[in-house]
Amino acid sequence: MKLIDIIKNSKYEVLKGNLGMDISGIEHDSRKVTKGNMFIAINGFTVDGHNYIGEAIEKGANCIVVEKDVPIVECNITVIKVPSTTDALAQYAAKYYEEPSKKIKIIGVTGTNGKTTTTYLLNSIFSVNNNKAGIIGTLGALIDGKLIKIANTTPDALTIQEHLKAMVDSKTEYCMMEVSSHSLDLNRVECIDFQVGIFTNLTEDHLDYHQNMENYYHSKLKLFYKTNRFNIINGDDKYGRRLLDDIKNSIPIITYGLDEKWDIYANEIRCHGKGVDFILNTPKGSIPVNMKLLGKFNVYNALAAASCAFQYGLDLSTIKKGIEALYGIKGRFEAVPIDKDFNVIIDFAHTPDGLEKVLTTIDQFAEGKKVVVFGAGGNRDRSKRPIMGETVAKHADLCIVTSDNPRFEDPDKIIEDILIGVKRVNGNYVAITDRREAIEYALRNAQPKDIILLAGKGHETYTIIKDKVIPFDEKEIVYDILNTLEK
Ligand SMILES: CC(=O)N[C@H]1[C@@H](OP(=O)(O)OP(=O)(O)OC[C@H]2O[C@@H](n3ccc(=O)[nH]c3=O)[C@H](O)[C@@H]2O)O[C@H](CO)[C@@H](O)[C@@H]1O[C@H](C)C(=O)N[C@@H](C)C(=O)N[C@H](CCC(=O)O)C(=O)O
Ligand SMILES: Nc1ncnc2c1ncn2[C@@H]1O[C@H](COP(=O)(O)OP(=O)(O)OP(=O)(O)O)[C@@H](O)[C@H]1O
Ligand SMILES: N[C@H](CCC[C@H](N)C(=O)O)C(=O)O
Ligand SMILES: [Mg+2]
Repeated sequence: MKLIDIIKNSKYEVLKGNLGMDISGIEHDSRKVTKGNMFIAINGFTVDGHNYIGEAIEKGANCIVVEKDVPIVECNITVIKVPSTTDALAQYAAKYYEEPSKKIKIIGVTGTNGKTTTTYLLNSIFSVNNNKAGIIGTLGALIDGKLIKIANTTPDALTIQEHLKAMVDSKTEYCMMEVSSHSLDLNRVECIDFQVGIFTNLTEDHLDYHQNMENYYHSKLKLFYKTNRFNIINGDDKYGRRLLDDIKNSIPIITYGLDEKWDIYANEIRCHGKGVDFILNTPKGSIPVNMKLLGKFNVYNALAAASCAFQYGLDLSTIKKGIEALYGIKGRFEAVPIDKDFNVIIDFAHTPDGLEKVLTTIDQFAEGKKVVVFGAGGNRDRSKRPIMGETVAKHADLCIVTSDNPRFEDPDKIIEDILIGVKRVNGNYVAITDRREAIEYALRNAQPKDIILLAGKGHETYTIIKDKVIPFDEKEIVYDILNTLEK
């Protein structure tokens, strides 16, 4: 594509070179630059991309986009200065990939918990309706049925546009995108035409980044001004109700919850060991649903997905079939198949509310002891740690407090933070820093009918220690330990 076609209609100043050249691709990471690329220098949290311009040029970049004055002497290089390279990345990527978000129905899902689950429920509903759908989120980018790894729940603007383009090329009709508060705050989702915004809930998390719930809430609010068709809000959530007051635009808002005052609601809820039965009520009638996902909290996720599908005009029986067709999501309340008289469940709960919801669900059918192996991520919200400890200690017979992606923090210090909460309610605990040893302790001491919950890592098959990503597949580890114990 011609450089001028990428940058026209944006604010820029040409510091050097001409605009007639062809651009073979856009990059913000010098390590990935290839011949003829435009390199956009981003000043990040760790390093400044402006320091990697030399490397980008060596690798063949012919156009450099900056927001600072950086001397560039090399010949045949065009240098463009813009007010914000982060914004330019979003704008130029959208242009380069031919504005894919205008050619696909994009549904943004935001909230502290339930985003991934809601996107997969919607995927199942669209699939029953024979609509091709894709996903961008925590589990990766699901494009044309293939799951591609991505670094973040909501990746950088360039990656999003690239994936949207691939979805358009594969004739995908809908894209469900998890929209994290970080992405809204860091302008990763600029230049994307969202048709729909879904709000699941807002509870304590990410306060390392946002500092307080107010800032966190205001980041989430931004999504509902980016949408052009309708917004869907959980009316039972305190912050959801606040959104109902705060969102001031002309598109319809559909509310959902467990109260009949909401547009879409569930009642006659019956939770059991194989799922949840409920009646789905809409302005166009009601239908019984036998959901296979466990826990009352998943009724909320189902309602979020159902509200969206309903507003798109899908009929109730399709919505019902779609919800019922989803048997599980990797690392979300996933029972590990083992031939034992106790149960092991892997779940991604890594917030106080997520833990509360999962443990309340376990309380409903647990016959033996509840043992929870959990930690908290390093270089992440510290204030949630004692609350997580207290929440688990209130439900569990034994808390096995351990590590969960310590990153650059001392894992024992993180454990101490969690134990403040555990001790506050006189919880029964052991602290075992090494997560594999912690799991082994749980398995070795398991009694008939016990439920062992491995919380926090869910689908993750790695552990992050400093900047190293080390293989750590909890399911494999469970099998491995059980094999060793049997010998
Ligand atoms: C705090 C944060 O969000 N950081 C994100 C940010 O990293 P950063 O600012 O540190 O980037 P940097 O390393 O300083 O690099 C700056 C620039 O120099 C470039 N560079 C860097 C090195 C080099 O050799 N050459 C080069 O050109 C980089 O490509 C980049 O453009 O930009 C990176 C690239 O886009 C992201 O991967 C990274 O996410 C990190 C991994 C992260 O952990 N983010 C978390 C906090 C996050 O975003 N989480 C949310 C919420 C999750 C949820 O609750 O679901 C998410 O959406 O994932
Ligand atoms: N509606 C909900 N309310 C509270 N907790 C939930 C809800 N849905 C799921 N959870 C809990 O949160 C965990 C993560 O669920 P899910 O992956 O759907 O959320 P997410 O919002 O995508 O999380 P992340 O921010 O990490 O991407 C689940 O494993 C479960 O423990
Ligand atoms: N997307 C979340 C996942 C956290 C999962 C947990 N395993 C951790 O590392 O804290 C985050 O980046 O905060
Ligand atoms: Mg997610």
